[in-house]
Amino acid sequence: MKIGIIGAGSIGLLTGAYLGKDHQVHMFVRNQQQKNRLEKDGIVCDALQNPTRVEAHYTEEVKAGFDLWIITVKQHQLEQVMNLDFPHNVPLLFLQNGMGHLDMLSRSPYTCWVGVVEHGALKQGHNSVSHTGKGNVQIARISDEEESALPKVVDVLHKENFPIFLQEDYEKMLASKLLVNTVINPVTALFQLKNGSIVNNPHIQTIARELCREACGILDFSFAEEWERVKMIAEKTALNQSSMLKDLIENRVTEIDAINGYVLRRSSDPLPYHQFIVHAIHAIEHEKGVRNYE
Ligand SMILES: NC(=O)C1=CN([C@@H]2O[C@H](COP(=O)(O)OP(=O)(O)OC[C@H]3O[C@@H](n4cnc5c(N)ncnc54)[C@H](OP(=O)(O)O)[C@@H]3O)[C@@H](O)[C@H]2O)C=CC1
Ligand SMILES: CC(C)(CO)C(=O)C(=O)O
Repeated sequence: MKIGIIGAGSIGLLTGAYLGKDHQVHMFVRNQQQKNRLEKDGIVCDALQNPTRVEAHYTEEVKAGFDLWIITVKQHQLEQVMNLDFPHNVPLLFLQNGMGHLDMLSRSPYTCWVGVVEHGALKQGHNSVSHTGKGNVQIARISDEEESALPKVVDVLHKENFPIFLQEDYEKMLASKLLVNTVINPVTALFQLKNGSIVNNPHIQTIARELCREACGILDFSFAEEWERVKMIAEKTALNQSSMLKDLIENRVTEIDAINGYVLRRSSDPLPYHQFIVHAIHAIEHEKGVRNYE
């Protein structure tokens, strides 16, 4: 397949590195140095033996001739990407955490698919990425499509070392990942601690449990089951820095509005733990001077 990837950050580089072994991958970026580096040296991923050859372009050069577009920018960067002139007959696959993008995608004229990424990835340089946690990618369509190409695309893209699965229920798929992110991400970002703090520090655990309880009420999940799942993931990823903590450490705006903010927007009742944590993360972003969305 000929695949265009918009956004060569951690997930864009990881996806490009794996898919580029079997497909023709073109990375679309907004930085000249990154474009040159990708063209010259390909993508270097620490879990793969050789660099993956890719082509690189500026984002504005989006054009016809591709079979699939994969969008790997952060939630708050999506609006700009949606203004690009994608051909209308080619599916766009969105790989973002959170559910804040669903409204925008349902209004768009394109065939949109959404995915959740259960890998850990960390961009190390313009063309290099560390595969910090091996998992999978799950993809679902968000609207009825006559003769959807999705099952075939999943089949063609799936690889043993980069598994890709089809899901039928996009809301459940995204909500299930969102729930974990509403708990682990803001708490670890606020206290500047690794994911294990959710299970190791009883005071942090109390805050995390209440966030989980509030989110389960809104997302219609069983609190007892989901709290066990959140703790299990925190234990499994105990030594990881959550993506929200990484954003703050690297002085970037976080995805708090698309994660906990989304839960708040869906609720007609006050959610005190969510309200507090959203203000707390905004306050840190404000102090860092990064709360000016692109
Ligand atoms: N990293 C991880 O382990 C995981 C991430 N996710 C989710 O995946 C999504 C992407 O995350 P991640 O890869 O970590 O984020 P990054 O910030 O590493 O990457 C986003 C990239 O998008 C680029 N970008 C933004 N706007 C544009 C534009 N208009 N044109 C071209 N490029 C653009 C940025 O470019 P520039 O460098 O120029 O700013 C940046 O390189 C997020 O929703 C995240 O929550 C999900 C699971 C795991
Ligand atoms: C599951 C978790 C919390 C792993 O760090 C994650 O998805 C993230 O950091 O965004």
